[in-house]
Amino acid sequence: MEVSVVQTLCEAGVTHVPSQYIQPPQNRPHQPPPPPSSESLGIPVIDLFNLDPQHLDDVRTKLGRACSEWGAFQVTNHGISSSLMKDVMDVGLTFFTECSVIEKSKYACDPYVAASEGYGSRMLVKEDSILDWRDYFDHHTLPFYRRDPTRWPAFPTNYRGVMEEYSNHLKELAQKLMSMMSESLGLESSCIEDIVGEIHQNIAVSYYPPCPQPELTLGIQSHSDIGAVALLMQDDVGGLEVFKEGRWVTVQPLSDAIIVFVADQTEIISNGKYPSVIHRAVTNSNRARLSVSAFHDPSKTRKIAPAAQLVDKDAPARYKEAVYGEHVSNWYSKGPEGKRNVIDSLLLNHQ
Ligand SMILES: O=C(O)CCC(=O)C(=O)O
Ligand SMILES: [Fe+2]
Repeated sequence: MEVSVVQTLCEAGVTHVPSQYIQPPQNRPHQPPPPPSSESLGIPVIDLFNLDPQHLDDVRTKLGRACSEWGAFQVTNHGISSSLMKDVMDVGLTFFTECSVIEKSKYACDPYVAASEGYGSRMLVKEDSILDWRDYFDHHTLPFYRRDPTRWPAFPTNYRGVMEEYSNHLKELAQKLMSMMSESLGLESSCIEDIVGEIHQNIAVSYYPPCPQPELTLGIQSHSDIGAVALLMQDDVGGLEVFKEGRWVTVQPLSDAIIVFVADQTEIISNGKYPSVIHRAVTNSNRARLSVSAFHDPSKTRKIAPAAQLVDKDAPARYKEAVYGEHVSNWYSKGPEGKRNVIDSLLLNHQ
């Protein structure tokens, strides 16, 4: 079976994008880009100094400020080796560019099941949703009982090993970031992770083929990530944007950096102090782009609520407790629509 993917359109040489990919005017990217502002400097870049204890106080302060002001930042000297990062990008690119669509389709995910594992293009289960100009491979990587590398690409031959190694290292980085986020909120270092419970990690390799009409499309529509913390690396093409104070700000590619996104469950746990960041990717007509996102999430049965230590009569809970799996299924059936559909439905109306 050949699945319906963007790469097929691209290889067929379409000069006009099919109507399902055309965004409504209010969602289209800016052409030309917005005028420069202080924000165009981009999201904060935080040197983690390989978590050297000497720098920890300073790092924690910067991280707390980045979480509350942006919900996103890039980290350098994070402990993931540049050779491993390069290997992950290389195996991902090799799979997308050197295997035929028919070969890749052997790994097709189920387009009607939310976040199913494998190769695909349609993110939302909803039939009438506007499609992203993106193909992807979603891997279920952690806990170990979810991980079955035989379901991942067999070519290139080091694909599975590289992805497993990356998964293990990124979980450790996500845990360190969660503990620093907890501390920067004045909580015990284990607080966020204790509420999240056993980390469920998915890794998505996204491939954005060149698009003949980038002014009409999005590589990935505006959304916030729904789990706890997402870690992303992108190649040097650029296209990722975060939404801040009414405008879209480009996340400049920075070699060897990892982008950290505060996701919805951290917004809830922090009782709104660390809002999840709305982001999207724009397309371009010249170069294909590759990114690798690693999502660190609670299990579907986990109940998530604001940390008790952040709630009192002066600062009442701003979100209802909710089972994470319901959040996930609402997201995939209703669509992200900014954040309104899902996370805003959990908001409690305090003055
Ligand atoms: O490709 C990107 O830069 C963004 C990907 C993303 O936001 C996601 O996978 O959730
Ligand atoms: Fe995302």
